[in-house]
Order: sequence, then structure tokens, then C-alpha cells
Amino acid sequence: MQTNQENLLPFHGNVYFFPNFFGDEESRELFESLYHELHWKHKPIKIFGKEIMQPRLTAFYGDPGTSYTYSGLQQAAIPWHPALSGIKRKIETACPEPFNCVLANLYRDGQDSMGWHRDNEESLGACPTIASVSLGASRSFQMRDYATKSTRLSFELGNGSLLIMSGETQQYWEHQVPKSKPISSPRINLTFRHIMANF
Ligand SMILES: O=C(O)CCC(=O)C(=O)O
Ligand SMILES: [Fe+2]
Repeated sequence: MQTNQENLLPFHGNVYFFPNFFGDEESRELFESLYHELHWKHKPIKIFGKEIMQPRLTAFYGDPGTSYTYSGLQQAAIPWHPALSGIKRKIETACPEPFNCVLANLYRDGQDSMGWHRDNEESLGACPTIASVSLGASRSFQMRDYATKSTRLSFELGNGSLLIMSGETQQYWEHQVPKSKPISSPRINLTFRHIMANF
């Protein structure tokens, strides 16, 4: 990705952060329409062969024929919601990538979370660019070196922020959104991705 932004990773990969990519008012309106209009589902994932419910709700949107498999869960894309395609167009001004889908996560409150993982599915290619938009409650997004589990970084992903991960990030770094007891309001996160054909 071409940008004048500072790379926030110290080595192996690139992370760029735009704290106010969407204005407060616009972000609040987007949150309301996505919260009420996306087809949120509570789905299981397979971990070591065992099915467990994800600690959050999800929805997967994208171009016709796009499907995404992760942690034993296959999802076919629902056709773009107009609010999601509007957000995608705006992101593409900062990050001109051919995104063809978006995985939406709804963290209902601070009890919802996402554990340590890498977005390194083969269908994303070797060096995927992932654009992550946050709306609603602010949550911390932590990263650490995958091999050593050290060099921890933490970013506060507030309402209207955009975080872009690119280059070797998904090979060398893992990330999570930990639980946060005091948070009682919801957060929506949208990760725009490009899934290659034939997966
Ligand atoms: O909620 C977030 O900020 C992260 C979401 C994420 O890591 C993912 O969808 O793979
Ligand atoms: Fe992720």
C-alpha cells in the first residue's frame, strides 16, 4: 500500500492507523444502520475439533460467489448492503485494494471478544491487505510477535477509526480483542478483505 502514514509495526509487516477516518456523526449513523440492518448471526467455530459458540455475532457480505472459510466455518457472502459498499468506496480512497468482501463482527458488550489469531487463510494470499473499520464503543486491539509471543502493541480502536494491516503482518504477527468488563455498550468492527477466486 502506498501511503505517507507512519508504519506502526517495528518489524515484519505494516500497520497504519487513521483515528478519525469517519466523522463522529457519520460514524453514529453508520453504526445505527448496520446494527439494525445487517443479518447478525451467533455462529459456532471449531477449535481442535470441538464446536464452540463465538463470543460475538458475525455477518459476511461481499461480491456474488464469494465465500470464506475460517476455523471450520464456511460462510457464503450476502450481497453488499448499501452502507457497507459506501464505506468500502471511502476506504478505497486511502487504500486502493480490490476488496471483494467484508466480515462484520458485533461485540455486544465488553464480555464479547476475539482471541489471538492471524488472518492467514490461504484464500487471502500470502500478504493480504485488511482494512478494519470500528464503530461504537472503543475497544483495545492488541498485537504480538507470533513466534515469540512478545513485543506487544496495543491500539485503542475508537468510533470511526480505520486500521490497515498489510505486507507480512499476517505471517509474523497475531492479534486479539480482549474482553473488557467495564464496557457495557456495543461495538461493530468491519474487516474488508480480498478473497481469491477458486477457494
Ligand atoms: O474487532 C477487531 O478489531 C478485529 C477483528 C478481527 O481480527 C477479524 O475479524 O479477524
Ligand atoms: Fe483478525
